[in-house]
Amino acid sequence: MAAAPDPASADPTPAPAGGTPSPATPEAAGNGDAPGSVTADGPATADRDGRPRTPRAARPQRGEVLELDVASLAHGGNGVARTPAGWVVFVRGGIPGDRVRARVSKRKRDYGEAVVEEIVSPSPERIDPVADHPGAPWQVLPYARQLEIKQEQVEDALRRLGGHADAEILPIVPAVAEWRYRNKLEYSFGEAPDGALLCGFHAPGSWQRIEHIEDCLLASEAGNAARRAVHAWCAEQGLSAYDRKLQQGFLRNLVVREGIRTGELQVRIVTSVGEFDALGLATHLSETLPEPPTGVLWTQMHDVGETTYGGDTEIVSGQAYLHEELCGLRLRIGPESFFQTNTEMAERLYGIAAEYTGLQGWERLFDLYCGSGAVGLTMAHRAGELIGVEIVEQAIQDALKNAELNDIRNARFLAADARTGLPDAVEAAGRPDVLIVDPPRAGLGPRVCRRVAEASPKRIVYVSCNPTTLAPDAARIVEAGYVLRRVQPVDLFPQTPHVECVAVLDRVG
Ligand SMILES: C[S@@+](CC[C@H](N)C(=O)[O-])C[C@H]1O[C@@H](n2cnc3c(N)ncnc32)[C@H](O)[C@@H]1O
Repeated sequence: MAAAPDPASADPTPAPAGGTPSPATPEAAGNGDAPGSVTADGPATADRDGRPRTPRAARPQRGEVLELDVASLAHGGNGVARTPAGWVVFVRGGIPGDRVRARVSKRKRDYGEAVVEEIVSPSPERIDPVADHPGAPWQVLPYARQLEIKQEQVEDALRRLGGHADAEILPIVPAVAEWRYRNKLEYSFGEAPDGALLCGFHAPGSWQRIEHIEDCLLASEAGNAARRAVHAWCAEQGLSAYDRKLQQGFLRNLVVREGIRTGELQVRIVTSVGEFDALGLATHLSETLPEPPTGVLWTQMHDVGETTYGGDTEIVSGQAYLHEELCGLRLRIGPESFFQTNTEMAERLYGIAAEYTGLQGWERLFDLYCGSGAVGLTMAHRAGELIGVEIVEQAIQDALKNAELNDIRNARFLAADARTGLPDAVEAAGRPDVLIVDPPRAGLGPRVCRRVAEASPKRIVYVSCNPTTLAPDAARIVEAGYVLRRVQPVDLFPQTPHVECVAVLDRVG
């Protein structure tokens, strides 16, 4: 199946965190392959590049319901359809072959977005969903088909968006578990029309409406039990949910995090600033859960934005840290530090990255965007020395502790922005022989690509959670004197459109 006609080059779909998806906004949708120059509504105008543009009158209004045939899937996971006038519509909830009625939620000059309200006739590929779960939008496709589409999208991004005609793209590594694979879930509190307290996820496309969940099939049984116990206690106490429109109310989010291999479980409740019997909650959890949580934390947020980062966090009971085991290491993870949310598949991903480094034991290895050190530390024994760079101070503290916990003595870590920290690290430690990058979804961007090429490592291993930013980043690095050899897609997030890749770039000469 072909990917979208002109999918977003800067795919802004949220990171697969906690199943609170926000709308995909394919900024670069364009009308690149819009059919015909004359539409049903009159002659098409053209943009500056001469591409046909749908006239204003033929662009449906926000709130209008359209009947659409979904033709393909865009990067980021939404269906792609066209109105009779050729206007591209990204359809949330549609898969190729569906005929749907969908309400327009966004109207731009070159494209629109719509949310499915009714499936008029289903795609022959569509299967029944096993869970009512907004964080698992691709569960309506068989898992084998999800893998095929991810493979096609990686190839489309690399070949078409990045122009990497010769790079070897290997078949995707499937996930070990198709459900209950997440070690971290972020839930949101809300209120039902009858005033009942809800704890679940944002309804698709809504920043305001929360859908309650009883069994989150991406979380473990223990994680579900923890969420249910917190919800029951908060409801019993008569605590209010935060109203995102009025910006008032108390309970905002619940973060449940687990060390899948250590059996540790952390509960962090995120609220507005106010009074709360947090110790009462911790006691309730200890008394009712089969295993008491390793830590109960309370974060009070001053800002109005929907985020679980920042604010003032206090330890209500137990410890602030969680431990997980990976690639033979025991790792400490702070409440705000990044850690891959699929432990089993993170081990596979890091194993592939380690193999691709080709380390022989003497090299200076840089780990850029190192988080709490997970990637680099799993390879430190194969390198002469390891230098990690990461912007979150707490993650660097974790990385230092993780080196100590695992008796790794050849590692150093620097808390800095990659853009400025890389030249500083080169000055302090010398040029890297091998450099790993593992940036967020936005990728490296032109400036960091330049810095990476200036550092001139013999080999770059790029761990990416977004092929549409990997592709242009790799093109920039190639332009600076490297060759993109190989890309290995890995599926860490079944039932979702997200795909990880490990890419290898070698310096020419
Ligand atoms: C995808 S995570 C990878 C973390 C780590 N490699 C791991 O696997 O656990 C990306 C990391 O980049 C960090 N980060 C984001 N922007 C950064 C920047 N401008 N400079 C350095 N680090 C940054 C984030 O805090 C996060 O820890």
